[in-house]
Amino acid sequence: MSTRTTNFCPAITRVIQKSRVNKCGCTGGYVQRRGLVLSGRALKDTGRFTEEDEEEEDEDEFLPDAEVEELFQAHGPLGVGHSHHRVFIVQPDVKWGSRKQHLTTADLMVAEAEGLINTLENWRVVDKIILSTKTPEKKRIFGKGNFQVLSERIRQTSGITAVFVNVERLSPVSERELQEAWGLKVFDRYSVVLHIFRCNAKTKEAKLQISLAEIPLLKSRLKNEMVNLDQQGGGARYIGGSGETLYEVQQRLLKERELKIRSALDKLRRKRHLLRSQRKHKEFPVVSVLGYTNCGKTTLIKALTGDCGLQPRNQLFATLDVTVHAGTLPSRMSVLYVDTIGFLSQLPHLLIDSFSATLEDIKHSDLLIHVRDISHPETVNQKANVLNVLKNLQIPDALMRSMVEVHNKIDLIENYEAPEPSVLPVSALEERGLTELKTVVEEKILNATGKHILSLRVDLSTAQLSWLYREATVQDVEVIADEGSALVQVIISTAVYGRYKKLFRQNRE
Ligand SMILES: Nc1nc2c(ncn2[C@@H]2O[C@H](COP(=O)(O)OP(=O)(O)OP(=O)(O)O)[C@@H](O)[C@H]2O)c(=O)[nH]1
Ligand SMILES: [Mg+2]
Repeated sequence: MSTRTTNFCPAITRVIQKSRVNKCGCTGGYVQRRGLVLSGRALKDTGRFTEEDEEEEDEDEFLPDAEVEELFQAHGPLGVGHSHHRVFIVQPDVKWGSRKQHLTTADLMVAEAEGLINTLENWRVVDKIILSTKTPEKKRIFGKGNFQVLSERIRQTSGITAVFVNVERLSPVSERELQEAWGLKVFDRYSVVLHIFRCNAKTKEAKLQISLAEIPLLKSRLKNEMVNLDQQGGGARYIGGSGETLYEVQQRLLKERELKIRSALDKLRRKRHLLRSQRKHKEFPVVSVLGYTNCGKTTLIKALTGDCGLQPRNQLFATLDVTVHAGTLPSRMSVLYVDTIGFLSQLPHLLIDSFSATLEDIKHSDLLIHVRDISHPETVNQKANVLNVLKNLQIPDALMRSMVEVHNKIDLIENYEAPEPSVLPVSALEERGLTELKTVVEEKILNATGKHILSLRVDLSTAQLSWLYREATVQDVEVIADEGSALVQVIISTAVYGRYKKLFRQNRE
């Protein structure tokens, strides 16, 4: 029996080819089973401390790079040949009904769509159009008249290679119909954002999360291609005595691939969990810095920590990997800032789901900093979006209540004044407002962790000082020469201080 060659999208073709080479290859032992051994690496003197750094230490225990690379490279949803595009943007404008966007306008959405396209190297926007529709859920999105107007405009614009329809997700049928109607590649928000993620992913976890987010896209595209093939009279053939049709083989392989990625991600998450408890054990308070994409999170962390390794970029989704950076607060307390992936309105749910582990870390922080680009025309909408995502993440109430709101990029607004005292105006780029921010962060951290900064007079002839070094965080020791004592500044929890008083029966602050 023949296995006929059909024009599947390249990613799916590679799945099929792989099945022919090694039908059972997907359950192979790429995950080593020696368990996780984490070294007790202390906070580095350089102040830099990233999870990727730690990964290097137990590389072999874990996932070989080549395996992750293979999972990542093989199945891009856009297939090959997307290194350059000249894009026409189509913005459906729903003026009423439940699908109307209340917090934004079509103009602002087009601006964001342009931002997304311009983020991609060698992709350029050629032209754009806003067209009203009452039926965005229809296959062709627009009514007959507007669809004709649109098709005509696309036909007359020279040099277009792709059309970006700025909706969350096009159904595979819509995508195919539009492609056929215009003779051009058609993208939706899901595929463009995924492509940006692909280009920016660096760590294993980000790559695996992206590969996972691509699976539903591959599945539905495959289904659509099969329906198409059936209509031509050939989809349900069995492959060489296997008892499986081509479609079943492909679905099985995708399922196996999904399991393989999930299992790899589980391993990485277990490791993340261990890192988290390690950090807690070392008593470094954790501050997660979050906000809409491009609001300046990385720049702010760089300014707060002086970490030269950080590279802010004027690009959407520049940061896809969680990195942790050490900084110091006014009382010299060490703190870890977590740089997170940026938020985007209407980010497809599947994409959020696959990145949820990255955002999971937020829940376990001692403090959240919400950075806003206050110069952005959509800043109010962006805030609403971030708060909405946080709500879905079920962040503990106390953590939400203590969240610090930072208004960044004030250098772009003349004489900016914060609307309320709780808001901190800063310019991460010009390093303005950082001292005030650090002071607030310290206050809130002490509050959240139930710790106090105390100045204790200790008798140097006893074990007091070494006890404090062991049980609390000693920040400063000033020896009083003639008295055989010292003034010691410590960060100490109420419970530990209680034990200290009981042990040494002294309480001179
Ligand atoms: N004028 C001005 N530009 C800033 C400021 N802070 C950040 N930027 C610029 O904003 C752009 C984005 O900065 P990033 O720090 O990469 O933003 P991010 O929030 O980490 O972005 P993603 O990781 O992509 O979500 C860069 O071009 C920065 O130079 C600021 O205070 N003032
Ligand atoms: Mg960033």
